[in-house]
Amino acid sequence: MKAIEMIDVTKRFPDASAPAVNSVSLSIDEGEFITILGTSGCGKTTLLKMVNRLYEPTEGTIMLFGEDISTVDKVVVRRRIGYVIQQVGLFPHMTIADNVATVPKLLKWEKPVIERRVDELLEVVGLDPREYRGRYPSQLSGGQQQRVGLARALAVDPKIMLLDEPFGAIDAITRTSLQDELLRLHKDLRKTFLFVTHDINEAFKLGDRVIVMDGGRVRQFDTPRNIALNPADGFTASLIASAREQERFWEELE
Ligand SMILES: Nc1ncnc2c1ncn2[C@@H]1O[C@H](COP(=O)(O)OP(=O)(O)OP(=O)(O)O)[C@@H](O)[C@H]1O
Repeated sequence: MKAIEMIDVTKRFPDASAPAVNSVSLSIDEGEFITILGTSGCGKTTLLKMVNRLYEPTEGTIMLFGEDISTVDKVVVRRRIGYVIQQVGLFPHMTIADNVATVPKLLKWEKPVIERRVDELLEVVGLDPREYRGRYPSQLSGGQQQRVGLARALAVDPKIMLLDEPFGAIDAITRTSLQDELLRLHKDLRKTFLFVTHDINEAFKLGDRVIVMDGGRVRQFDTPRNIALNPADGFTASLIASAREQERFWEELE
């Protein structure tokens, strides 16, 4: 089953000289972990935001599980999709439990069901519910807040998760452990993940397949191995070369 299909999708913002996303066609199978890699301004976030209808394509069609999303109510589309962003966006005056329960409450789930779900989700993201339920976001580290953001996005068990640079503002060590946990989570939950990053190491570590974007276009969409062995063009080759450059830097220090 195709989880996500894009057919000739273009997004033009008013007054912009070039489209932010330019004639993108791609298809993603259910359960894949897809990363979107590219430099600043290449259209990664715009592409992601069209999947949950935060932005509307200027041209083209997006299908989720075979359904054209332009025919589905925006709120319904959004509730079916988990969304995690770098700024987390937790409500500061609400406890962690209430933050995680935001959508289940909107959907008027029974209170005991919500309580159980909150505990289960906090466990899933590695936070002890007894310790963290009653805290406020300001009493958590950045990495812990990001875990809560993840738990909140998972609350109604969405089939698709969109993650926009979720670990962008997190230190290297915490980031590595969050990446490992996200891989474990993906393996356990078998949801379709679409994860935006500008970090090639992160993109290649996490992605079953990687979408390489430049100037609003998809330059290559393949497994990390195939991209590394056969970069499709000069841009992709230069991304790999820059990562290799880092490698050499470390080798020289040893
Ligand atoms: N709401 C908007 N109105 C007008 N132009 C926009 C808007 N959002 C994005 N753009 C433009 O579209 C292009 C793509 O932006 P986008 O945010 O998708 O890039 P990105 O690859 O996610 O970049 P970054 O990694 O820096 O977040 C940029 O040139 C940006 O200036």
